[in-house]
Amino acid sequence: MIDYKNYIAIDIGASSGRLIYGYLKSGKLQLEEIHRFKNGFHQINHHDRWDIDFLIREIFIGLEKVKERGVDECRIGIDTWGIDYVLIRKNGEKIADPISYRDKRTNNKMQEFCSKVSKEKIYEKTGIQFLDFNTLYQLYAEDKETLAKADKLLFIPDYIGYILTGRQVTEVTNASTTQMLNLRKELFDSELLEALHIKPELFNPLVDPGTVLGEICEKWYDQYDLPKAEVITVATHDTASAVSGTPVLNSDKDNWAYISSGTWSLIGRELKTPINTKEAYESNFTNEWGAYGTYRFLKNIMGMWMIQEVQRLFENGKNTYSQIATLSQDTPFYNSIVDVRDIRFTNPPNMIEEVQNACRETNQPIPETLGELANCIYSSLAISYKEELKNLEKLCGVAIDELYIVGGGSNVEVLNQLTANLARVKVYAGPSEATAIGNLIVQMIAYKDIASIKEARKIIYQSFEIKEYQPQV
Ligand SMILES: Nc1ncnc2c1ncn2[C@@H]1O[C@H](COP(=O)(O)OP(=O)(O)O)[C@@H](O)[C@H]1O
Ligand SMILES: C[C@H](O)[C@H](O)[C@@H](O)C(=O)COP(=O)(O)O
Ligand SMILES: [Mg+2]
Repeated sequence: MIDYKNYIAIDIGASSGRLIYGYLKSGKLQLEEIHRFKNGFHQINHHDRWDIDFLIREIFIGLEKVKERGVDECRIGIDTWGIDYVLIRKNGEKIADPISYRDKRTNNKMQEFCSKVSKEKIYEKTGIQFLDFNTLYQLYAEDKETLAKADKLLFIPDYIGYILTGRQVTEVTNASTTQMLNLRKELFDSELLEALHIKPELFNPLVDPGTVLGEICEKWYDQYDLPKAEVITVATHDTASAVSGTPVLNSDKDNWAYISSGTWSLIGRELKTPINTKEAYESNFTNEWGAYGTYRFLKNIMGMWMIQEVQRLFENGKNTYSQIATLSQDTPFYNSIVDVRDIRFTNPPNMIEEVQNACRETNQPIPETLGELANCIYSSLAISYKEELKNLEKLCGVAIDELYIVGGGSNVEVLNQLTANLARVKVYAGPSEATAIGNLIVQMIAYKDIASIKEARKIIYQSFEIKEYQPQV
């Protein structure tokens, strides 16, 4: 009998992965970080690829630590970044390591594909924003020989669930990030598949969050000392989990928005029905699917990726993110501004030079020190947040005065205050691990330890420190 009270969230973002042990105690959600590891892509066989075998090994190492912690039985949910996939042969083995969405292979492919199926038509069908690395364009760019060998395509969290349990599914929140799911038919759109010359059978059946995959395969217990565990799908797109884990007390009100602030800043609202109007298309907002039949009406902003790259390049990465945030305050904000939605920042050879070039091209002061670079990026992020909040209000016909910032970026206090001041909204910052928390609460709702998402968000609000920032003059 598996103990229904122990839950493990496996949350793997673009920059880091973590196993978080969660349980309810005296009405509060308790978290223990059991294992954390770095994530990132590397050039292998001419492409930027994720080391999926490394991630799987880290997951097993983490699960052994769960057992060492004294958790002999538990439930497990997996969430990761979206879009990317693993192709597997008929015998179930992967053909190659997954290629990162930041790889150059999709350069100009979106334009090529959209000459076959217009952007307007794609947006009318899917309601998904145009990012040149969407799965739709990755598959258009995919090596034809590789595709011919493929029996199934598994998105990253589905692939990890398959490795653990042997069961193959396609969870819908992550599938929606592909720009291939038809909003109305709730299936992979046949016309888009035809344009890709891809058979529908390449994909496994669509399932909702809360679908039990099964127990960890016996074979893994021969190699690792693991807890007895059952794996269940959650909102397996990490941003969908982050939104589920957002501590909004009254989600029925329409005055609130969120920013999932991690490697990316995803700014948006939780809707009951999608908005794929001409205006939404022109503003390039997306309708990714959320948990419980909701839609994540949001836009991607480059986010802390830019800070991560500057940190990596500056003085061989010796500065912590906390130190960088402090250094950023040494000079006045808004001295130099770049457009953090510009694709030039998606994966430049050198982010420091890219930011400096963007400032040079616009005759602005050139940021040189780590503090000046961070200042420029934080200032630019705050401006983009303000601008996209205004777009959100216009497209949704609402007035937003509450902004929930969750994820690692919610630790940047100066950015939280800049955002409150510029956007004239009250900012609620935290929890930093909202993605893992959203992962856990969907499991707990599935097993009826929590009655609903509304109750879950109340528990989250009461369980973690949520810092508030009022707009200052
Ligand atoms: N204490 C901190 N001070 C400043 N920034 C922080 C802090 N902790 C995390 N961050 C920021 O959050 C980012 C990581 O957020 P996270 O949600 O963990 O990302 P992901 O899930 O994409 O791996 C880092 O790149 C960093 O910029
Ligand atoms: C590019 C996609 O939008 C990507 O999946 C993004 O939504 C994402 O994964 C954000 O999660 P991070 O934790 O990596 O910021
Ligand atoms: Mg994340």
